[in-house]
Amino acid sequence: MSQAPRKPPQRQEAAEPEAGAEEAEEEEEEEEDGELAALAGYGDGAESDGDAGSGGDEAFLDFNDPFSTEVKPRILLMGLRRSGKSSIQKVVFHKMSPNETLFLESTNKICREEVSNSSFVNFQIWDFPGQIDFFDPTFDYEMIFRGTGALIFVIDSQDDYMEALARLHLTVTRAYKVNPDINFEIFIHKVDGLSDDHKIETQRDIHQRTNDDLADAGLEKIHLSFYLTSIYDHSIFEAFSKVVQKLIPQLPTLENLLNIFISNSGIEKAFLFDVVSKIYIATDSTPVDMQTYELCCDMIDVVIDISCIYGLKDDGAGTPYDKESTAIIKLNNTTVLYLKEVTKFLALVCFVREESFERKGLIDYNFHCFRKAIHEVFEVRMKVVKSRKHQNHMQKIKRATPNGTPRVPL
Ligand SMILES: Nc1nc2c(ncn2[C@@H]2O[C@H](COP(=O)(O)OP(=O)(O)OP(=O)(O)O)[C@@H](O)[C@H]2O)c(=O)[nH]1
Repeated sequence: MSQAPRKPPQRQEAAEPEAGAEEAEEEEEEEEDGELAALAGYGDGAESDGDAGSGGDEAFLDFNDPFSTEVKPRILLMGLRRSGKSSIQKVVFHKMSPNETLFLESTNKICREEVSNSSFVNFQIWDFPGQIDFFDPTFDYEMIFRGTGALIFVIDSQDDYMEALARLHLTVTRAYKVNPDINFEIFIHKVDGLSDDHKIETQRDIHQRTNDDLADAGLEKIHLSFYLTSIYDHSIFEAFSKVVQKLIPQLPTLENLLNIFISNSGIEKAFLFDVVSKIYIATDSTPVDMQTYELCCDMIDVVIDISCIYGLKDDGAGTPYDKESTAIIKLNNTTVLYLKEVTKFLALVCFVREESFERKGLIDYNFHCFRKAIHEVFEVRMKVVKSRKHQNHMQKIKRATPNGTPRVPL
C-alpha cells in the first residue's frame, strides 16, 4: 500500500523571486485567452472511445456558471508565500510525493491548472503566488473573482498566522463583494507538525479570529469552512473532496443513487472516486471514516500501478483504467474491497462484508443499474449544457455591429 502516513522531513527554504502586479496582469490576460481556447478544444481531445456518457464531453461536470457559460468556474488557491499552495496542487493532481515538494520553487506567476481532460471533475485551479498583490489597482481582481466557484485560502499552521489572517480577511471581503456565491474554504495547513490538542486549539483560534473580524466589518453572513490539512496524509484529499462536492450540482442525486445501491446490495460503504485525483465526488449518507477513505485511495493506487505494469500492451498502448477495470481485495478482517469502473474517469469503491459478498451476482446486477443511472444523470446535464452553448452562439451571431446593423441577416 503506497499511501501510509509519512513523516514530514525538515523544511528547506527556496529562493523567492519577486513578481509585480503588472506581470500578473499580463499573465491574467493570457489566461483568459487560453481559457477560451481550451474551452473551444474541449471534448474533441483525447477522449474518443465513443462511449456516450463515459468520456470526454459526456462525462464531465460542468459546474454552475455564475459569470458566463463560456468561462468555467474556478477554484482559486490563495495564501501567503510558502504556505503550501503549489505543494497541494502537485500532490493532489500530479501524484507528486510529499517529500519532493521540498524542492518546489516559489511560484512567481499565476499558474492555472485545467482539471478537465484527464479527470472527471471539470474545474480550474488558479495557484496564486504568495507575494502577488492582486489588490493593486492595475490588477483586475474583479474579473478573477467573478468566475470563481470556490476560494481556498491556505494558512500555514506551523508559522505565525496573524499576517495570513489579515490577508484572508481582505481577500474574503473583496471577493464577497464581487461574487457573493463563492464558497470560502480555509485550509489550516501543515498540521502534521502539531499535536492533536494543538490542532484543535489552532482551529478554534483561527475560526474565532476570522469570524470576529467579519462580524466587526458587519459581514457575519459570510460563511467560512475550515479544514485541517497536510500533504503527508489523506487529509488534503478529503478536504479537496469536500470542496469539489460543493460545486457539483448533481450531488444530492448521486448520493441518493449510492444510498439506494448500498441498501439493496448489503454494502457497508461506497465512494464514487475521481480516479486521477482520488477525490471522492460522492458517497452514501453513512459517516465517512478516514481509515476507510485511506484504504479506498490505496486500492486505487494498487489497481492503477498494477495495470500500468501488466495491463498495457507491449508497445505501451492502451490506458491503465478502462471499461474492464475491476478489482477485488479481501482484507484479513472479513471485509472485501470491490472496485468497478463507472465512467472513463470514475470508479466505484465499496466496502462489503465477506458474507454479503457471497451474493456478488446481486451486487453486480445492482451495480449495472447504478452505472446506467449515473450515465443518465450526466446525459441530461450534457443536453442542458449543449442547448445553452447553442443559445449563446445564436445570441452572438445576432448581436448587432457598432453601427446597429446585424452581423448576419436575421
Ligand atoms: N510539514 C509540511 N510541509 C508542507 C506541507 N505542504 C507544503 N509544505 C512545505 O512548505 C513549503 C512551501 O510549499 P510551496 O507549495 O512551495 O508553497 P507556496 O504557497 O506555493 O509558496 P509560493 O509559491 O511562494 O507562494 C515546501 O517546502 C513544502 O514542502 C505540509 O502539509 N506539511
